[in-house]
Amino acid sequence: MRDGFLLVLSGPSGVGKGTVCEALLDKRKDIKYSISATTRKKRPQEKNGENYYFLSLDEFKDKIDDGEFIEYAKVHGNYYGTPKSYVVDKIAEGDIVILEIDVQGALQVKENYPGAVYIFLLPPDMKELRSRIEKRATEDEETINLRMNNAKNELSFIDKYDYAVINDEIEKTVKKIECIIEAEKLKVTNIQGVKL
Ligand SMILES: Nc1nc2c(ncn2[C@@H]2O[C@H](COP(=O)(O)OP(=O)(O)O)[C@@H](O)[C@H]2O)c(=O)[nH]1
Ligand SMILES: Nc1ncnc2c1ncn2[C@@H]1O[C@H](COP(=O)(O)OP(=O)(O)O)[C@@H](O)[C@H]1O
Repeated sequence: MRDGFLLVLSGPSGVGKGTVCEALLDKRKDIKYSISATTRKKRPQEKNGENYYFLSLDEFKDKIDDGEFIEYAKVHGNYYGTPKSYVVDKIAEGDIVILEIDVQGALQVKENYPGAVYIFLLPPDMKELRSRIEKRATEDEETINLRMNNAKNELSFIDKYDYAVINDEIEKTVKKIECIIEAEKLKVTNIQGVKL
């Protein structure tokens, strides 16, 4: 069967990436979440080392120089990056590792990690997207507007992804992503050591 692989999940701010990841992780032991590093300010309910590794700009730049990220990008004015060691270890152990990253990061992964699976999460419509960001109540009006503007640009990269999933109801979304995982495991190009 297929070894571990990377599952890249992107989508505009507020579409539900974090919520979907949490539900997937609760349901399946073979999925691991890659905790990113960021220079963004911690939200009150967030925990360092759980949601993100919150770093200063200098700390982040040192890690770039030391080659510690498999990809990094500036998103909505802050730096975000995926630490390399965790991802490499977990894939070697046969796990599926979710990277919840933006489109710029996804394109970098594509260059260096063939075999990753790319899923773009979509909102039912843009009005619902805004209402989800507002309901989460973690951003001020200016940040929400910046994220809504960036959403349009991010959506224009959808053709770089393998799958597009509309996040209407959370349970349905999780089921669809599990179906994608099962299909990916069965791809002929990924089957190893089949004995008949
Ligand atoms: N390239 C890259 N993007 C990331 C990484 N971690 C998070 N992001 C993206 O950064 C954006 C902002 O994330 P965040 O500040 O948590 O806001 P949210 O999307 O509203 O939850 C989202 O598009 C994330 O997918 C990372 O390690 N690398
Ligand atoms: N399918 C859904 N239907 C309704 N609300 C949702 C759904 N998925 C997520 N949400 C809500 O939308 C808000 C943004 O979700 P979140 O997971 O933080 O998005 P992201 O990580 O993409 O920025 C949260 O308040 C969350 O509870």
